Parts: sequence; C-alpha cells; structure tokens
Amino acid sequence: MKKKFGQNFLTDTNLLKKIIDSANIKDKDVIEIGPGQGALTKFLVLDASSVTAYEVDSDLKLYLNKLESEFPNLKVNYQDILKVNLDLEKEYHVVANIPYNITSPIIFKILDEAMIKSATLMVQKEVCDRITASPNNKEYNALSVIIQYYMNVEKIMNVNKKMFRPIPKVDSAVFKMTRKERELDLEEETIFLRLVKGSFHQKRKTLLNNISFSQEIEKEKVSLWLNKLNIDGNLRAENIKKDDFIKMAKNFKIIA
Ligand SMILES: C[S@@+](CC[C@H](N)C(=O)[O-])C[C@H]1O[C@@H](n2cnc3c(N)ncnc32)[C@H](O)[C@@H]1O
Repeated sequence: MKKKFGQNFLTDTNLLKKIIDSANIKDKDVIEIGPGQGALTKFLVLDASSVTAYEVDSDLKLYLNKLESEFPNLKVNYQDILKVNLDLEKEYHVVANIPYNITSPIIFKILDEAMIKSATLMVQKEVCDRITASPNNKEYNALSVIIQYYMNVEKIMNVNKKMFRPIPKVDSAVFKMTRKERELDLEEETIFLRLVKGSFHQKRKTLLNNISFSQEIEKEKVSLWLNKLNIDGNLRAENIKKDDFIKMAKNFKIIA
C-alpha cells in the first residue's frame, strides 16, 4: 500500500454496485482514475462499452493485468492522470475513487474537458459537502459556485471510512456531476471565475468590500452597480446564489 498515492482500496461489493448504479454507464465509454487493485474496475467492465483507466503505480499491474486480459474492453494506462493530455474525441463518463491529495486538480481537469459528460466520484466527505452546498450554508464557497456553474451536482451517499483498506483518517462521500449548457461566453467566464474567487476572498467581509478590493474598483462605483443589478452588497458571498454571480459576470463591462 503506498500512502503517497492515496491508496485506500474499497472492499464492499454492495457499495461498489451502488456507485456503478448511480454512475449509469451502461454501454458508455468510461474513464477510471486510479483503478488500484481493480475493485471498481471489475464492475465497470461489465456495464460499460469501454473502460480506459489511468493508474500512476505500475506495481498494480500484478492485479490489473489479469483483468485486462479477461476483458478486452479494458485498457489500463500506467500514467499520472494530471500529466495526461486527454484530448477526447468522443463523449466519456468518469467513475473513480480518487486519491484525495489531488482532488482539486482532478476535478478542474474534468471541468476543463468538455467531452467528459459526467463524473461519479468518491471524495473526502467535507469536500463533497462543499461541492454540493447551496447558498446560506457554511460549506458553500468558491468551489461550490464554480463547479455548479459547469455541472449539475448531486450527492449520492456518505461512505464510512471502515469501508476502505487500510482505513483512512477521514470519512468519504460519493457525488455525481453532470455537464450542462454554459450560460456565459469565454470572456464572461473569465470574469465570472475572477469575481467568484474575489467575492470569497475574505469570508467575513461583505460582497461589496470583497469585490471592491479584489477588482480594484472604488466602493461607490461597485455599490451603484450592485444596486442596479438588484444584488445586496451588504451580504457575504456565502449568501449569493450562482445566478447572481452569472448576472454580475454578464454585466461587468458597465463598471470595468
Ligand atoms: C483511493 S485509491 C482507489 C483504488 C480503487 N479504485 C478502489 O476503489 O479500491 C486511489 C488510486 O489512485 C492511484 N493514483 C494516485 N495518484 C494518481 C495519479 N496522479 N494518476 C493516476 N492514478 C493515481 C493510486 O495508486 C490508487 O490506486
């Protein structure tokens, strides 16, 4: 077991089946990140049309070679997923119990790859709660808003840490994200990302103060602009719904 690769393997068959069911990958092309000893892979190959897996640890060939020879629809690449240029030409669905130390870069890689239409992921429970949080919750942050802009998100279930071998320190959860139509053009998206990150810059500060500070625009100007958009600048970013951030991005030119 290699700690540096976040290797905590799943054992419970019912749990694995539940993940496969929620992923809904019958006859679809699947990418698995970190197949490990193949616990999830051996169910994926039964349902999916093809499974392309990326595993950084080539010592796991010991387990995965046998599965690969049994199932011609499985191809395991012994590569670091973060270094792979996916460049996908058809639609894919990701299903994975991901290494928790690289959760954010993996999620951003998925968001960036338009041909990935859904991802069913096991992550640390706290991260899942943040990703699926709605406004007015303390878990709601820039990550929630950004992911929910690109994807519809849905929490599937909590998973007790005792389901893994070795048992990790933290509990886990599974969520599914499904790609949706983008509401902004590329230029507006860049502004959206900047505004969202800037609005959450200092959690205790108001939206007005955070935007004024992060975008380097006088408070009076920002205040007038927010009034015009019907958004209360005295609220904190954690109270602002995604659609209001979209509205700000669409109308940013007025004060830029
Ligand atoms: C949490 S384990 C999950 C293993 C297996 N899917 C399961 O559920 O039992 C994460 C797996 O990701 C692999 N891994 C870690 N970093 C990786 C990377 N950068 N690219 C590809 N695989 C990676 C680890 O070696 C490990 O097999």
